[in-house]
Amino acid sequence: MKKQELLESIKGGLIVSCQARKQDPIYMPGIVVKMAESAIWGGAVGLRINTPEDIQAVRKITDIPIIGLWKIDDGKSPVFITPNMNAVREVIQAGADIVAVDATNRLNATGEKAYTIIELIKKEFPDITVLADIRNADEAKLAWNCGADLVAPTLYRFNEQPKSIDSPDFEMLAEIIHVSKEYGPVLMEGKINTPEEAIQSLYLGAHAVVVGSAITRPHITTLRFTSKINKYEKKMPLRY
Ligand SMILES: CC(=O)N[C@H](C=O)[C@@H](O)[C@H](O)[C@H](O)COP(=O)(O)O
Repeated sequence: MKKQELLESIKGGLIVSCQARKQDPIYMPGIVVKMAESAIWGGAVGLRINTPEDIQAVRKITDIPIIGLWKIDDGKSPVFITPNMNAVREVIQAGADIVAVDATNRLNATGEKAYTIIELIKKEFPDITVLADIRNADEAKLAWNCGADLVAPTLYRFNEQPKSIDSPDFEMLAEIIHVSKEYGPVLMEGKINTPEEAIQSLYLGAHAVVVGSAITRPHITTLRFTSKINKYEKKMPLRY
């Protein structure tokens, strides 16, 4: 799909992030494909999938746009979403339409600013659509200047003082949309927990909304309830 057509096809819609780690209570082989089928059944316009293996499996069952990424924790750097070109190549090879990368201004494992990967991707894959996962409006500007096609505040809770780590920050979304006006579309992503919050994001000018945990991580959704109603001692994890 051409970039413009791709962006048009997700406009105003819901993208569901379907991810499961082996240590998650919901994990079983094939679960991510089932999550993707459920999302498509429910009307999602796109999917966000982690790991080349799962991207390949989901690609087999659908043509709707896949945002692909590969979370790699090397223990050396906080940059973990598709942090190097090898990971980018694998994600594209597996069939992703959009590649999501950490485009924060944090240092990656080789000591470069994470956002510099956007230029490397554009050089090697000029036609691939790049989604910059960022934390704030300053990082959105850096990502646009490197050639990003889309930005999303996916990593906002990794800011030094996030407003909350389990609910969305609409003020920040508005700021990001403001600085992005002359550049390109902004996806809302990160702790959108209700349909009303998704609608609010679109009213503020988000191009589309990505929802993960509220739909595909029942243990996290349970925790969101129990942490409010009976002060269950398990803490909301920052990293997921
Ligand atoms: C920070 C990070 O690693 N985010 C990940 C990115 O792929 C996913 O674990 C999230 O589920 C996704 O961003 C959607 O967000 P939420 O699950 O809050 O709706």
